[in-house]
This record gives sequence, C-alpha cells and structure tokens, in this order.
Amino acid sequence: MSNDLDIWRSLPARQQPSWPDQEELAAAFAELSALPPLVTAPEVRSLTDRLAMVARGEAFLLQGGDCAETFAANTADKIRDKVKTLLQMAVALTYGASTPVVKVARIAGQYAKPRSADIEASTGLPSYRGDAVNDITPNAQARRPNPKRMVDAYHQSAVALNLVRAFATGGFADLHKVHEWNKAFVRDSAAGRRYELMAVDIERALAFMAACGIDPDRTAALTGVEMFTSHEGLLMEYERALTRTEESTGEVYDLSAHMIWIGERTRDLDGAHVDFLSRVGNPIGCKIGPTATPDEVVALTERLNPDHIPGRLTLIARMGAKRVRDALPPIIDKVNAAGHPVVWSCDPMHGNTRDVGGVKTRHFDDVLDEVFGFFEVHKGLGTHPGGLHIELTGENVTECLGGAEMIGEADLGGRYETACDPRLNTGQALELAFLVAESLQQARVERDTHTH
Ligand SMILES: O=C[C@H](O)[C@H](O)COP(=O)(O)O
Ligand SMILES: C=C(OP(=O)(O)O)C(=O)O
Ligand SMILES: [Mn+2]
Repeated sequence: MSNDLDIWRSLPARQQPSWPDQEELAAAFAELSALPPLVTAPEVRSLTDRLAMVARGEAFLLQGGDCAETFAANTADKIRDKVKTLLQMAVALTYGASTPVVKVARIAGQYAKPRSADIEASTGLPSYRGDAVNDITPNAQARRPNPKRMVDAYHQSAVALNLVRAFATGGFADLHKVHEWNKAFVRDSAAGRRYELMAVDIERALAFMAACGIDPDRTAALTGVEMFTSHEGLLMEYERALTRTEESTGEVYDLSAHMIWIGERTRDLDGAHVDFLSRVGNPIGCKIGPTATPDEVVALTERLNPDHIPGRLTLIARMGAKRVRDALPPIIDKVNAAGHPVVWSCDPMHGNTRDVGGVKTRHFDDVLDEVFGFFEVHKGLGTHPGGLHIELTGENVTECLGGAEMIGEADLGGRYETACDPRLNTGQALELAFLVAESLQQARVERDTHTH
C-alpha cells in the first residue's frame, strides 16, 4: 500500500460535479479533513475477514439499500425499516441456506450519483447528482453543485450510522425479535406469510437450544448482528478527505464507510477512481457491466488487489438478464485462471432498467432471471455465487414491476418515491431472498453430493 494518495488529481476523473466555486470546494475539503472518521480501521479489517469467508465459499454477502439516499428520507422510521428488511432477508438466507450472511448496507453515505446525462432531458437543467452534490428540486439554483452539501452528507451519514449501530447491537436485531421485523404491510403477502412460518421455526430452535442448556440470551451471535456500511466511492474530494492513516500500523483507509465500490461508469483502469481506491485498505467493490472484457477485468483485479488478499475485492456483475449467461463465464474463467480470490456478487438491478412512459422501472422477473442466470453460471464453473447487491427499501413503494403483488404499469404512480433508480419494496426483496436461499441450498446439496 502506497501513500501516493493524491496521484488521482493528475488523472481523468469521470462523473465529478462541475463545482462552480473552487474556494467553496477547498473549504469543504478542509472541513471534512478535520472531522472524525465515520468508521474505524479495525471494523474495516473485520469486514475484509468476513468477505474472505465469502471468497472461500463459506458465507454469502447481502448488500442492499437505496439507489440514492436523501437527507429528507434520513429519518428514524425509514432507517429502522431498511435495517428490518435487511435483517429479514439475511435471516431468510441464513436459515434457508444454512449459510452465514455478511450484511453490508448501502446506507450512511450513499449520497452521490453518476448520471447518463449532464443535462436532464425533461427540464434542460443540470442533472441531479445526489444530495451530496445538489438538490433534486427542478430549478437552476437547486441544481447548482454546492460543495457544502458534502459536509452535510457527512453529518447525515453520522446520524444514520449511529442508528444502524444501535439497531444492530442494542437489542433490536436480537433473533428473539424475528417476528417483530415483519412489518404489518408485509405480513399478509406471500413472502410475509412464508417469513412468519420460518420465524416460528426459529423460535422453536431457540427454545430447543435453551432446553439443551445453551443460553441464547447470552450468545452475542444471536442477540445482535454485524451490519457494515457501504456506498459508491464517486466524489473524489469527499473520499480523499475522509481517508486517514492509522497511527499504529501506518495503513491507509477510507473511513467514510466500511466498503467502498467503484461504479460501472468510473472503473477506467487509468482513471482517478481506480488509482485512488487501489491505495486504501478497505474492501473494495467494482461493478462489472456487459461491456467489460475478461482482459479488462483481470487488469482491474490486478490493480485493485495485487497481493491477492481474499475479501479485498468483490466483483459485482450487473450484466442484465439477457447477457449474464454468456458475458459472465469468460470473465470468471480468466479471473480464476489468474489466481484471484475475488467475491463474485450479482447486481440484478442495473442491467435491467427500462423506461415505461418516461418512468424508470425494473421487472421482478428480469431481476430473478439475472439472479438465476448468475447461479447457473457459477454452477457450470464450480465457483461460489458469493453475493447479492440490491436496491431496496423498507417500504411499500411501487417502483419495480411484478412480484407476488403483481405491481403493474398502472400502479407505478402510486408510491414512486426514489430519487434515482427504482428499488424493490420489502415484499419483493423478501421474496427474492427466499428464492435465492433455495438456490444456495440446492448448490450446497449438489456440492456435498459430489464431494461425498
Ligand atoms: O444508480 C445508477 C445510476 O446513477 C443511474 O442508473 C443512472 O441513471 P440515469 O441513466 O437516469 O442517469
Ligand atoms: C450507479 C450504480 O450502479 P452502476 O455503477 O452499476 O451503474 C448504483 O449502484 O446505483
Ligand atoms: Mn442505482
């Protein structure tokens, strides 16, 4: 790990806001640089350890949350409901697939967005680039990139993180409360009912353990969870300002979140993002879209994880349902042949976006198709389908089509609240988790039958 943390300044950096005032930018950078880190180096290292288990096929990664968090939606209720949804999905996966689940939320920092267009076609205004940059309100003043918003994003992240930590370890995530995570509006759905049945089984298992003399009330793994944070490392000034050197080890970490990922639009080998993130010690994700070639991915892997550290790099494939079965295998083959211990994760959202009457949406069937394609590919190659990367909410939104509630095009207007991409609602997210758990269980049984 090198200390050349500012080399990125001499490299092309895509998707940066056109900050109109350099003095404002310098002031925000100085302010952020002096603020305490949001997470700590030992926490970041323990996420690398957990992800190393995933890389070895011993655990599954569940990463999810909003496409774009907003300051307005950073409320106690919404944070709690997102955490509940992740806990429900995680328990469905852990129980259904008998696999430890590493929980990484897209939360407490997911405030910057890359966009396809600088200018929004419908208004002629600069595009909304996330609350850390500008305001979604469609007027010229609101859309002006304002570096002070990065400082606001830091404080909003601190508030969210405080609650996430409290929910994870303060009793709320206790497995004895498994019923309480099922929200009223989900309870009557097919996935909600399935969840209730599983929750009854889990309660019985806890009672059984207690009867055997194991005290579930005193077992940390049952009374709390580890919940890590993540966001796209997009805004170079923000990520640089929150990067710190650990005194005791001299190691460098981006302490704005535990895991940082590089987006599909900023993963150029010779660009600022790859250079900068290759120099911090965090677990790094990198999105891989359908245009990525096997050679490119190997080169990226080499840059981002030259020491072949298991858990350091997660490759997040977002190929689209139609492409995953043919585009992913040659990439996996080449990365494996180069001996890289990566986590293979599947983002079944970003390759399946479609436009319905000017509204961005995704169909649950396409999401499922891509996830199943991802599992088929790994089954064919004998590799571990390591994780899932999802855009979701803890609410009953109507942003993605389909699912058991059969949300139709006419329903999209009901609760379409996202600031950027369409998210699965809680019912759809839970349904997906149950289906993934079945696939994982099946993969496991097949592997065990082969090895016995
Ligand atoms: O979240 C991902 C991207 O920011 C998003 O898909 C880009 O959306 P756009 O094509 O509307 O700019
Ligand atoms: C921008 C995103 O995805 P991608 O970089 O894969 O398009 C995202 O995860 O919101
Ligand atoms: Mn998105």
